[in-house]
Amino acid sequence: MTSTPPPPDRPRPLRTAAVIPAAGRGIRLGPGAPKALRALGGTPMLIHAVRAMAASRAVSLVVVVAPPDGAPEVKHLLDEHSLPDHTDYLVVPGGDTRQESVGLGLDALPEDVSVVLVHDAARPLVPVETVDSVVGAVRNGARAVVPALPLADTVKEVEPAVVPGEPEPVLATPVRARLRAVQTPQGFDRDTLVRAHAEVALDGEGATDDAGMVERLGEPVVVVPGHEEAFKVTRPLDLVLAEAVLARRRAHDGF
Ligand SMILES: Nc1ccn([C@@H]2O[C@H](COP(=O)(O)OP(=O)(O)OP(=O)(O)O)[C@@H](O)[C@H]2O)c(=O)n1
Ligand SMILES: C[C@](O)(CO)[C@H](O)COP(=O)(O)O
Repeated sequence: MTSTPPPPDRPRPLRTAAVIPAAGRGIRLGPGAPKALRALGGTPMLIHAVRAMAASRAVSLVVVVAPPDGAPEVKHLLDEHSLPDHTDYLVVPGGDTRQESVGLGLDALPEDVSVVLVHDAARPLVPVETVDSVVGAVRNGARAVVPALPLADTVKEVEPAVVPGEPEPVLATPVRARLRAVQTPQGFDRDTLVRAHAEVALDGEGATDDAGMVERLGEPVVVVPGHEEAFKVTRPLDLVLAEAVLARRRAHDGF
């Protein structure tokens, strides 16, 4: 018996993958292992971030971008921790900058992926509702989606001091109500993100976020509400806060 061929105009399936850049050193966190491998509640931060992506039913593949010499260790970590089995996992070695690491993760995506999330390993506690709302906005047609929060502080633009610690002249005070602090996962139509990584040249330390690269193409980027618990673990105090948030969750969920 012959099988019926698929209709020729069938739309490309909307398979969603998450790329997790985890190749950074974590210099601002202080001495120790690469930040993504440091423990939060006894479990590596990276494992929390992988679980946060895989918690979304929409995400069927997670690509972890490991420290350049740490891919075997990261593969081992993924094998020894329980992870949802509706999701596939891949590990690739990263680069010298976040931009390079994300680019290496994108290179590893299989052809059938059309929606890509990029999520910092350093944001281990992002709730699944935030992940789902970013995916939903991309699936509804946005090419680039960023979760973000209004700022609590007033922000000044300054002329950076040449000598650290010297007073810095203030140039401007942007209207706070128009500012947002952006988080991850940032979500993209795959072709748009791949084009941004191909066309935006690596300059110095590289772009600090992927949506900024899409903006430089002249493509629209939209913001959806972020979440307080999606904060980035950057400095030692952030780790104290992350431990407290995790402890509160565990007490609430009873595990
Ligand atoms: N070469 C790099 C640099 C950063 N990252 C990742 O990008 C995310 C956001 O970066 P950041 O928080 O700045 O991490 P680090 O670069 O590790 O921090 P630091 O600047 O303090 O060293 C992290 O998950 C980090 O692992 C990466 O994959 N490859
Ligand atoms: C992508 C990001 O998390 C958005 O806030 C942030 O720009 C990463 O910056 P970092 O200095 O490389 O952590």
